[in-house]
Amino acid sequence: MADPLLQVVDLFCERDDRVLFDGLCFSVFPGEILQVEGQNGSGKTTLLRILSGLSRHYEGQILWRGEPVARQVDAFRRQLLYFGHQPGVKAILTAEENLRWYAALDPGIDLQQITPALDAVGLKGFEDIPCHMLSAGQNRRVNLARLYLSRAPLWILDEPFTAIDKKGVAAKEALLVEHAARGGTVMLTTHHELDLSRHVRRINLDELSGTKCA
Ligand SMILES: Nc1ncnc2c1ncn2[C@@H]1O[C@H](COP(=O)(O)OP(=O)(O)OP(=O)(O)O)[C@@H](O)[C@H]1O
Repeated sequence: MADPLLQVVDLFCERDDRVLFDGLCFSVFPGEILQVEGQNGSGKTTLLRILSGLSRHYEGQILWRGEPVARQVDAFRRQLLYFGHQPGVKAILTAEENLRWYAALDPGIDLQQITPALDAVGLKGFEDIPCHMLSAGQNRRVNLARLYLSRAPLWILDEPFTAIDKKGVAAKEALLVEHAARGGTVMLTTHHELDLSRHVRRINLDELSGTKCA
């Protein structure tokens, strides 16, 4: 088996005097889609935010390609696409302007792919409309278009299918499977029943927490 891309070693997190997880250990490998499960409030979002470098409320180690993330923060961020709960788009900008803004942060992105990406998420004809005039699902689709542009190997996606209709979910599931087939890695949470179940490995925070690393 290939070396792990990401390793979580004895992770501990407490919020408001409540331990969310303790001794959390798992690894994620290239080509994997890993679904983080657990009941509401078990800490799925918290975990994904920690792994994305957005929260420091933890103890323990996170390794990226065998080295502590803390020692390679910038390099790690360049390898990561994070998709959080918020729509992640600027309301005043159009769909196309949002993607141009996103592309400006990553010189590896091909600007020629912006129009095809918007087409792929079903926003053909909506490219020039400010996002505050789009629906909730359309705003999520603008954000999801980043998946078609990103060259990052690690995608961390928190509830990526919220407010997306059935057809949109199917297209996005296919995209995740393609990313994994190319050797990319996906970590996601979702309360949706996934059609891509056979491609997914699951970890459950309620079960994993409290088990120390071997
Ligand atoms: N910024 C914060 N400050 C204090 N407590 C927080 C903060 N963010 C989350 N928590 C607490 O941490 C716990 C875990 O929240 P989290 O959002 O990670 O759960 P989750 O598993 O993603 O839940 P859900 O399935 O409902 O989305 C909750 O009890 C929440 O109240």
